[in-house]
Amino acid sequence: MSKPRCHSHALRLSSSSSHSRRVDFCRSFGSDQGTSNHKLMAETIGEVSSLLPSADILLARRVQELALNHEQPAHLYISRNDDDDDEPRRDGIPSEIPVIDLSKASPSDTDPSHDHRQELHNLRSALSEWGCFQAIGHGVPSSCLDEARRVTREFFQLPMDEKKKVAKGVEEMEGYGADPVPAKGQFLDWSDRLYVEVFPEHRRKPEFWPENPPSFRVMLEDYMTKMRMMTEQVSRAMARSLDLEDDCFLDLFGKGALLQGRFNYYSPCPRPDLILGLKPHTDGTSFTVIMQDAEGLQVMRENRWITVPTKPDTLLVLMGDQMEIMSNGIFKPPLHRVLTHSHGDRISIAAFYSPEPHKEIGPADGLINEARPKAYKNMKDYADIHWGYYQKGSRAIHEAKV
Ligand SMILES: O=C(O)CCC(=O)C(=O)O
Ligand SMILES: [Fe+2]
Repeated sequence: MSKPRCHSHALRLSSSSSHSRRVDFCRSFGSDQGTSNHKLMAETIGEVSSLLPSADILLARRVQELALNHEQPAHLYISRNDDDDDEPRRDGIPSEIPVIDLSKASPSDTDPSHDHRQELHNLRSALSEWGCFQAIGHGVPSSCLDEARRVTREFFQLPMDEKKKVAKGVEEMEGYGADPVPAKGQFLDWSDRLYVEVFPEHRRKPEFWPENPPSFRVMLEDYMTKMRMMTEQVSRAMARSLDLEDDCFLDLFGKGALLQGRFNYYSPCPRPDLILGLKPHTDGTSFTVIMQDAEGLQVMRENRWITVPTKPDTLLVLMGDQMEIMSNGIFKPPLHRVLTHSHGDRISIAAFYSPEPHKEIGPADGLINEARPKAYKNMKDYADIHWGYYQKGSRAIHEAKV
């Protein structure tokens, strides 16, 4: 199988039964939350799992079809525990994802104003404490965001035969469908997606770019061009917030940095208490920009899941593992997941921004000193390593540590 590069990789955990999967799942993310109803259900499922359809069979069908036919979700979709939720709210722990005005944080002056310095300080704190922020002042016009939401929704509302014109093969990454079959015993996501490479242009595969709705390709080009401008703006602001040269990260990402689009569709789900739209994971990217049309995305902060609010002109910027490496551990990619809802569907668009394939990356020189020695190796193609671990259900970042 050709290895996909630099997309988001959900962490799914393999083991012999659903119950032990669940226990591993808790341990792996530092949670000691227990099991209850789910345990009973999962044990029952574990006992009969040899009789149940395997992941490759399940993945041959779209979740949207199951939902429209009101079918009961199969065992492998069950990944959530009803007491898998937030820890109780504790005083002094912030619960709102920081908002950063990129027009203020963006390097433009030679004589930085007080507002500019303050916003850079806020950016640095946001990325070291949360690993993400809600971006405003990003320069992407509302009309572009509205059009992207509208056309994406139109695509997913097309008849299945029409969507299947851009269908992927089971083991391929690009196209319409589900991610390739995960390792044995791993959970499946209650979502369908269209995944396409957009920049650099020579990587595009037009066979996966929908011709219907007729405005899809124009929207894709326009939206991702705006995303490219925004990722450069964010990269420069991040560098300046760390007192590095403005282009430091852009140079590390390389001229052939990748921008890939993932258009997610989360169908209504009969058991939101047991099933996730996307299981907890960190992205294998440098960073990811996410737009959503309804709530559902949550990021973990201090062992609590915090819901990302839906604000029409706000985009979530989320660090990926490769930014942890390049920032020498200052920026921390957050664990995130997507909930399902019993009523109503949800659309999101993730723009994955990653270093040029085969380019060596490592901590920026300016971030290595006596107080903070080099904590990550220089390495190439981290995304492939990330993918290998993802398929088996664990994080890869330890592979990068010195
Ligand atoms: O749907 C979302 O909001 C998040 C998507 C995501 O995390 C991903 O595609 O990696
Ligand atoms: Fe993600």
